[in-house]
Amino acid sequence: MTGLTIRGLTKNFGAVAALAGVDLDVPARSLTAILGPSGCGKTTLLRLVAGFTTPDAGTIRFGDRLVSEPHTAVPPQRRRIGYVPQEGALFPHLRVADNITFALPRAARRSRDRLAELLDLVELDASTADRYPHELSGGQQQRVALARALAPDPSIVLLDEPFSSLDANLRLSTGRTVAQALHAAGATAILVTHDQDEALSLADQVAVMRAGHLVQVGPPGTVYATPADPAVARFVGDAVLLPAVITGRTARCALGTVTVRDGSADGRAQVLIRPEQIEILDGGPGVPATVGAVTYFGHDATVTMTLQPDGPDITARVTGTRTPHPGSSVHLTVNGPATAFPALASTASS
Ligand SMILES: Nc1ncnc2c1ncn2[C@@H]1O[C@H](COP(=O)(O)OP(=O)(O)OP(=O)(O)O)[C@@H](O)[C@H]1O
Repeated sequence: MTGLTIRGLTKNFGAVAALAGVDLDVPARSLTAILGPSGCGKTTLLRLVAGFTTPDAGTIRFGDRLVSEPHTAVPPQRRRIGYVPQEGALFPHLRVADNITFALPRAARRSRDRLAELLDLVELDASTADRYPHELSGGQQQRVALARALAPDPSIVLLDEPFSSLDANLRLSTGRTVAQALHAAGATAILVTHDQDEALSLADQVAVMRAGHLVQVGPPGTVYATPADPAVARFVGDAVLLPAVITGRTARCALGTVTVRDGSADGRAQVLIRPEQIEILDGGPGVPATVGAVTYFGHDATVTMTLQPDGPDITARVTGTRTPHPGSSVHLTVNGPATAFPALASTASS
């Protein structure tokens, strides 16, 4: 498999700038998630890589091979793309085996070895080969769709919100199986999603898209811990954002004196603290607060508290076995460093 290099990719639909100069490198044999809200340009990017449409400006290379620029475009069928759409991609009148081997040359279609290898790769039992799509669960159907996409050994695999029709549990387990199968096959893949949990848990690299721009590209842990700006911070997870004053490696804010990451500039700022960084203590050091709402999710819980004496409200995340009682008095401390952003205009001048 080859890597993918995108430079200055631009696509307008009338007055709408669907893509406004996108640069992206997808290393060979890795999975990149394009994460962004509805209408930000994710599908347009995928369609350009597939060759279903041509760019107004910019280039797309598969390895060293230029496949797309405004006046030259390799047609989709000659790009060796594997494509996994949202749902309903399987031929309902063909058995699983025939769906998977559909795009293979006739001789290869008869080989049960390749079929067995592909079923094994997507963790489907060999007995599913003779079933029809309607005899499979939604998650199994999506794994068949991936096996079909991988069958001809494509250069790049494109996955367009492939888990969005599955319920939460199935989404997670199918996502994991699909990511493992892509790694095992050594595939270079792009996964389009608006689901941050999916992007963070499955991808090697997350590319956050907003209004036709990629605003941050990096490993999941980096994007979560050090988002490019407050909007990315909120998009990839729950965020506590507080006005602060930074001096050296510490910031003073409503949650007391907290450590900030290296390189944060002195002066007024906004700090990002993730809810799981906030520790709730019965007493002792820390900022006093009164517990308000507790929302229990089983594995964990969120606790909204009002800092004393006069706010603001802060939401922390704790394990489901350690939830405080609403109305109780607690003290809060912050574990690990906060990430600093420039101060909001109103706090900068105050
Ligand atoms: N063929 C088209 N004609 C006109 N406008 C289009 C066309 N395709 C996309 N757009 C517009 O371009 C922008 C980006 O659309 P795109 O489908 O790429 O977004 P998206 O991030 O994939 O959204 P979603 O998650 O809802 O699928 C949107 O404003 C959309 O309305």
